[in-house]
Amino acid sequence: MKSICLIGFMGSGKTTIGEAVAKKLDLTFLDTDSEIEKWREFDIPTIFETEGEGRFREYETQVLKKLPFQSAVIATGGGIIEKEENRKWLSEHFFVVYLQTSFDVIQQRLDGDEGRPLWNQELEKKEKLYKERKPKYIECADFILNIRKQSVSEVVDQIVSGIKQI
Ligand SMILES: Nc1ncnc2c1ncn2[C@@H]1O[C@H](COP(=O)(O)OP(=O)(O)OP(=O)(O)O)[C@@H](O)[C@H]1O
Ligand SMILES: O=C(O)C1=C[C@@H](O)[C@@H](O)[C@H](O)C1
Repeated sequence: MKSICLIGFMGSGKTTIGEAVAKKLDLTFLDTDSEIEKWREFDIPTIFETEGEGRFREYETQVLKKLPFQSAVIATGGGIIEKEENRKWLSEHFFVVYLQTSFDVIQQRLDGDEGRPLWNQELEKKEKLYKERKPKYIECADFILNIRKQSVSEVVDQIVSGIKQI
């Protein structure tokens, strides 16, 4: 089967949900952020600080292009949809699931989190980023899951039944 790529804003649950879906379907789990960290041997905040966001985005595209097209569940970085090239690649090669979560829920989840460089900025900038990105996630999604109060296991079940219908 086609690999499943989870897309969505920071904190929408891509890593948490992706690991659980992979376990349930007995597929390999991959995370583009972790792949970049393994390859570059630095964590993401350090890459942003020392090399800048532009270089990070280049690494992200290179990692994206090496992901397996079959039999994996992949959590992507929140900004993977920023480049048109990446959106095209995602829609052409994967079953893309958008975890659509409200800004308020994300704020509650990431309150006090310092591991995400683009979350460590003024509220207005984060809200703007959230609004700007939404149509880009929608553009490349095969399946949109509107997450409100569902638990992790409920979201996992929704994805698994969505996949069985394709
Ligand atoms: N459905 C859910 N209900 C409650 N909490 C959740 C749910 N999904 C994820 N979380 C929690 O939200 C936080 C962020 O989740 P996670 O790190 O998986 O998001 P992410 O989309 O991978 O973020 P990023 O793109 O920034 O790496 C975690 O603390 C996780 O436990
Ligand atoms: O939303 C973003 O642009 C990012 C999200 C994280 O997953 C990381 O990929 C990085 O912190 C950038």
